Amino acid sequence: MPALRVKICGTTNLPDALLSLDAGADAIGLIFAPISKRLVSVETARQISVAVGPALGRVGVFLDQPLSEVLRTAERARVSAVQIHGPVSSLYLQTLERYYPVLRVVRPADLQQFSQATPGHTLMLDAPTPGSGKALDWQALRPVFPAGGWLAGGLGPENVAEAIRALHPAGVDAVSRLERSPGVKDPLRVRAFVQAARQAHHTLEYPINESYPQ
Ligand SMILES: O=C(O)c1ccccc1NCC(=O)[C@H](O)[C@H](O)COP(=O)(O)O
Repeated sequence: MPALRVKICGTTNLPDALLSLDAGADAIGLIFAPISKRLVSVETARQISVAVGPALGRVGVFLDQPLSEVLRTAERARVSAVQIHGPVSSLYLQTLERYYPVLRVVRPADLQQFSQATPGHTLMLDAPTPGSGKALDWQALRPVFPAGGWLAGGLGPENVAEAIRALHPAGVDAVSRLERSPGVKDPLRVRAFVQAARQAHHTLEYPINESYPQ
């Protein structure tokens, strides 16, 4: 069975990065979108990246930002992948994919434009407003959820198992429901989230449908 990837988004400081690592997460999200309440500076992100080293993936998160800014920030912050929100051109994505693995965020309403993830380009389904803690309708998504896709949107320790059982995502991502306040993690909830996700994944029987990648 393919391993489940667990990403803890909105990390703004080193202790929280180390918490995610210790909790068993695969990756953290470092948000560089200026509108975010979890904005991290490039310098802090770089210090986190260097400190955690290869043990933890660092995903640079961007929203409606020019390609040149994404590439420059990603390089300076030493991220290992990038996550792209908002409408971007194919050329933008193709260029980015030459440098970094890309998590391409899509909203349910836009899903019909994207059939499935491609190598170096993984789809992540999220609520229309990122970081809002709003859950998606997992049952409605069952027939259209992309093979190999990741899931975000209102996930937390209480509901991640149900979401995994409904959609068999390849990865899960969360922020709002794992915080004490924006940008500050709640250690118990981070640990409970990773544990609940891993447990639910272990009890799944694959394949959910014929389209899951082998
Ligand atoms: O979380 C933010 O503040 C944010 C702002 C701008 C762009 C992206 C942002 N978050 C990206 C994430 O990966 C979140 O984890 C994802 O949207 C799920 O958030 P939540 O529903 O709060 O768990």
